[in-house]
Amino acid sequence: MSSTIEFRSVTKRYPGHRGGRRAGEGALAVDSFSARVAAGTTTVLLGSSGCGKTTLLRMVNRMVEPSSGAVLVDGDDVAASDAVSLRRRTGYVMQSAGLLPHRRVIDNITLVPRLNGQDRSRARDRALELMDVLGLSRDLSERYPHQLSGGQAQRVGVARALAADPGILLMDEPFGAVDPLVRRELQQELLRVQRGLGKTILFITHDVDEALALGDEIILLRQGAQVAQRGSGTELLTTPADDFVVRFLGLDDTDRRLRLEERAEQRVVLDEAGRVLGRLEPAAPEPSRPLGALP
Ligand SMILES: Nc1ncnc2c1ncn2[C@@H]1O[C@H](COP(=O)(O)OP(=O)(O)OP(=O)(O)O)[C@@H](O)[C@H]1O
Repeated sequence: MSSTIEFRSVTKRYPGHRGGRRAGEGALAVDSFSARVAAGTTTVLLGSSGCGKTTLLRMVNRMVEPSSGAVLVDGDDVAASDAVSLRRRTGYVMQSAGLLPHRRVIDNITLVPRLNGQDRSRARDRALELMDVLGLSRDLSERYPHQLSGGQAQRVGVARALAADPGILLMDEPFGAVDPLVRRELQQELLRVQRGLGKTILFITHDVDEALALGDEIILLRQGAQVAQRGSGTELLTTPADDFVVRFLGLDDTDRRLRLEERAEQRVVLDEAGRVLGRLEPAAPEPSRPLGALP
């Protein structure tokens, strides 16, 4: 199950907010942003700090209400839906993992399914299976969040977000706080999981390499959530819209100098030293794991 998301000319003006591109007018965190996110795809909102990424993401589950415009999920205006049930149907992963500190890992993962009325043993079976899928040893299920590494905590955060089988997964810089090696591992894990599940993922990052690695589509934003360019990683790299895009992607950086190469039917992005930074076309899907089909 996956959902479409549509932003229809959404604008957000926070009370007292002074940043943004129209400082003289009281400033908008998000200024008339429109986009349609196709079901089952990963769309990355890429942009520097304060450009409005989190504000956009939180409009989807009504943690932020737009000042004007609308967000539609599967064609329905989220403003008309009950916020609590909407949030239970929408997975959300934050940079800090956001686990409940006094609950064991297993209880963190089963939290939303239990709130939705699922019985304990079914919720537990599904949680353990999700732990397998995310490369978490089942031994960790009885631990408390403070007994996990940063990477493990993020994996638990993703498992928890997936536990209620949501149509949408909102991910706000989920891998920003872990070291680069673990970050790559988590990205690979997410790609693998996504090939099996086909969720609609809205993923925030300010990291170009992460966006190229994960995004079927990338929306590069300027301040006020103004779209600088939108397209696949290949499109952004090969036909950057303007100097801002060139600079943001580091295409003018002689130390970085990204290039594309065909390898094993995938287009991969390499840096100057030949390190693979990410893929640009999805690999052939693996046989789907029947996660959504647990009895
Ligand atoms: N609750 C709030 N009250 C007032 N201003 C806010 C509030 N939340 C965000 N802003 C402002 O709105 C703008 C957009 O913030 P937002 O958090 O959406 O950006 P972001 O792109 O996610 O940034 P970051 O990458 O740093 O998290 C910023 O200028 C921020 O200061």
